[in-house]
Amino acid sequence: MTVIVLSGPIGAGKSSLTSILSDYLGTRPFYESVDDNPVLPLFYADPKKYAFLLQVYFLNTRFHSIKAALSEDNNVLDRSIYEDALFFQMNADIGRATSEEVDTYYELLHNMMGELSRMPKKNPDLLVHIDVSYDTMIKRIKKRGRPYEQLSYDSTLEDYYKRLLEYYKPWYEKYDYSPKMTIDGDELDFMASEHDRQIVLDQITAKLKEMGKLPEDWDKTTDIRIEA
Ligand SMILES: Nc1ncnc2c1ncn2[C@@H]1O[C@H](COP(=O)(O)OP(=O)(O)OP(=O)(O)O)[C@@H](O)[C@H]1O
Ligand SMILES: Nc1nc(=O)c2ncn([C@H]3C[C@H](O)[C@@H](CO)O3)c2[nH]1
Repeated sequence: MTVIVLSGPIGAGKSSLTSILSDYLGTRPFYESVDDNPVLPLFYADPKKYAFLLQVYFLNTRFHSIKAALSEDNNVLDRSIYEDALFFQMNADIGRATSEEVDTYYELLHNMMGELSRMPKKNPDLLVHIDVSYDTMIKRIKKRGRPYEQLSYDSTLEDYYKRLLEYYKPWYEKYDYSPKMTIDGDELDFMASEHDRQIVLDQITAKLKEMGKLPEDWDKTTDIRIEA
């Protein structure tokens, strides 16, 4: 039984890989709240006003998801609570939160992490990080087409996305809640290429086997077809 959390910048392919991986392993996916998120469009329209509210919204949904995932112990999560502070800290660093909001946020996060540390299963089993360059990130954001994420929507988005990428390297190096691994999201087109999809799945299952989370002879031969 495994809990896998995915991480990576906007448009890296986390939702897509969550779907592929949960199908492959026969586990339950948890998706980030995007289309049903009432605060996200408000945030992109006025980031300074809504950064704190959006973060509390995401933190709350991520807390629910990780608690359920750790209880069920058979899940894949598309972005998790472990990545939450990366976003908020970055927004705070560019002046989108007051010091009171920052203090309140970290107290809330600390309380929530304390709750998790008292659960029978305290941590995920594996973090799968999808690494992408700025160019790939922008290509995917365009392909997906959410209006408020497009560079043409707001001239400051280019700087926001570049800055976000810079925060991921130290975040990944510091992450120590579970074993971790990186997928090369620039090279491996796991949406369009079946060959690349199998490489990604092989990399993840090899890691799970190495950790003793899958039997050595585990072999899934099901044909997986994912809508791009
Ligand atoms: N490896 C890939 N190769 C080609 N296209 C991809 C790949 N991964 C994702 N895509 C496409 O890029 C877009 C973004 O993917 P997805 O929604 O999975 O990203 P995400 O990491 O979940 O984004 P977000 O952080 O915004 O939630 C989608 O249109 C998807 O089909
Ligand atoms: N400010 C902020 N904090 C978060 O924790 C966070 N998580 C995701 N997002 C934004 C990125 C994509 O546009 C969209 C989908 O990932 O939502 C966030 N924005």
